[in-house]
Amino acid sequence: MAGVSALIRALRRVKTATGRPWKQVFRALILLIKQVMGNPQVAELVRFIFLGTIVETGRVVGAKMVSTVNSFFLVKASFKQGELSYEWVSAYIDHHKVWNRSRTFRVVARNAEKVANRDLALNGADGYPDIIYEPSAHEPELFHWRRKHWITISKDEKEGASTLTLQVWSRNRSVLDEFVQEARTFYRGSLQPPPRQDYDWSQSLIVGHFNQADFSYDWVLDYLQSLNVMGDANEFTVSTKQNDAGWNRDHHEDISKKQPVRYVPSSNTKQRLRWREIWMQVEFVIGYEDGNGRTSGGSINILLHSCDKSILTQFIEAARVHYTTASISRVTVHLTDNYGSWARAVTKNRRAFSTLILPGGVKETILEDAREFLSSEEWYTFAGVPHRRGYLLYGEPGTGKSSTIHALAGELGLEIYFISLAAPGIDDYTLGRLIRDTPARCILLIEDIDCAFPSRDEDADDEPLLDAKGNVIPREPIPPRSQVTLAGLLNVLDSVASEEGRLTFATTNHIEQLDPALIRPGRMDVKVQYGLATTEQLEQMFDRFYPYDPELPSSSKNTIGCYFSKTTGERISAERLSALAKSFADAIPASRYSIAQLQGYLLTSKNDPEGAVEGIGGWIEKQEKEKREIEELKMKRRKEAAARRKMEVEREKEREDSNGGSVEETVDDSSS
Ligand SMILES: Nc1ncnc2c1ncn2[C@@H]1O[C@H](COP(=O)(O)OP(=O)(O)OP(=O)(O)O)[C@@H](O)[C@H]1O
Repeated sequence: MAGVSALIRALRRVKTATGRPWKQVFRALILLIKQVMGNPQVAELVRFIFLGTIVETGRVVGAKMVSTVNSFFLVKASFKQGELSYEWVSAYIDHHKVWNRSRTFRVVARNAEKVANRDLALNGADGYPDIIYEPSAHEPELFHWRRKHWITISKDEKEGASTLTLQVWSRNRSVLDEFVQEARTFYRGSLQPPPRQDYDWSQSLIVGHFNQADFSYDWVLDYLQSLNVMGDANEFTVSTKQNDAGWNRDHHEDISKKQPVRYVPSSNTKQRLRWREIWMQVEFVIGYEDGNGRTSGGSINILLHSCDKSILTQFIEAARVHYTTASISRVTVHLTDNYGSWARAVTKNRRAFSTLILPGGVKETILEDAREFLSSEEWYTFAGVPHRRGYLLYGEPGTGKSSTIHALAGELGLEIYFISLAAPGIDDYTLGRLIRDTPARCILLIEDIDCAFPSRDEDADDEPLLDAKGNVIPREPIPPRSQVTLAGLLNVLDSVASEEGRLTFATTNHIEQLDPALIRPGRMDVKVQYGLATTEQLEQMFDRFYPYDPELPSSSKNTIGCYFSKTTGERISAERLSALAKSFADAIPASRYSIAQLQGYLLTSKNDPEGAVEGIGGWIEKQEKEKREIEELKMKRRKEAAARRKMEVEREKEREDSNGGSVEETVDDSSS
């Protein structure tokens, strides 16, 4: 109202200014408008603006009505890529071929076998990547779900991530609930692998990390190998090192005839496999290689498409059981790396205890003792005695010390944890850590234990060396080859970690160099001497190399158990083989050669027992000649060393003689 009265006041002022009443001005204005509207072009323009206004208003009102109807009759949901729910719906609508009627595609090259919606693939079947039509952002598709509900599905792509939008034509949200529920169930039961993912996007799946330094890594690796997890892989590092953490791809291949090749999964390779109805993603992280060609620091990461923690427990248990069962025919040896940690384990075929050739009753005694020890934990606890047992196997090289421990491990079903005291990186600290990291009930094998102690120069002259005054000059001992000290070693053997049913085996070729504290009972309870082959052992060895198999037909040539005489061409009988064994043993001087040496000789006549006996004389001669030559060489070195020392002593004497006066002077000075 204030505005109208202001306008009247303004027109009155106009009247005053023009000298005419304001009504006349108004009439003049209408006249002017009529004249303008009389122009046809102007009239057309006004009509156009009027119509446009009506149409626009109609459109806005219509859109408003549609949106009102939409919100009234439609239920809308969106699914963002990166969410598990997106994968459910995406896999479900792919399965229902919703996009097949689409007109907008992105064409890519992929392996058709790995594509979810295979109808969108043009498979060349020639081993080359196939042509794949990938649905891209496009017009909404109408999906007649269960032939009952209409759902409009559209896909939008922004910054590389897609969003699926579903509009369910229903007043009720329950249709959407059912749809998503069904998509989830479909995805869960689908045999199509879920996409690889870098992390658990939902923060609710179960993830397990297995580090190479832990024993569970070996269980899991072994189990995954049996599940053929690499079946889906297409990225490998190929290795001919058989102890690498991969596997021979073709298990049926006769690898004995070829150089076997191992397929090691490339670092960060992610594989999917279905385990007990659950999809899991396996990621291999390859460690770094140390100076000895062993890898460490690797891991296996497993992401289970489940929120149930017990699935991970079940998986680990299945892996452990598989590993233990498979180990029955194998012996696992754990080795250390250069940093004093347990690196990867190697497995060897089990060595039958019967193949050990030792003087009567020795191996049986060791086995019996170890079995008794393992089964009497309660007694040890009751008596308050630490449950540990130490064995020292000592003697000449190649006499079967290591072989005994390997055969025993197989027989008792224990794993070997091998430590060489001379290995780089092994000192008191790392030794202690290694022992702490070994499981209960295992064999701890410390090889060449003598290298932790000073030794004497074997080439040195045996004659005592005298100084200028005729006193014996004590020989400088050679410093130990190991960084481990006696105190460190004793600590480890006495440690609490060694009281968990552990069998400690130590081997040495030089028992005389060991400190008595180390080999006293309680640390080394059983000491077994390994000597050079006796006549009894030689005969046993021959029998083991040339067994007689009465079951074999005489036609089977060059087979274990059936041999032919090179002179008569006849099959060699069991009696003749026994006689040959006796001749073989008699021909060799007792306690002169190691089993390893004779094994080397017998390997040269594998299927020829007569040849082995015939050739043994020549072999012994050769060995003796070599021994003599080595002895002569040693003698020569000793003499040279002795001459050098003599010269040094004489020079010293001369120096002292020439300085004689001044020495006395110095002595006098000091006394005054
Ligand atoms: N008593 C034995 N019984 C069966 N095989 C043996 C025996 N002694 C040696 N051998 C054979 O000789 C080879 C070397 O044996 P092994 O390594 O056990 O000897 P070692 O005493 O541990 O030697 P070193 O002291 O040098 O370590 C192996 O191939 C093994 O089969």
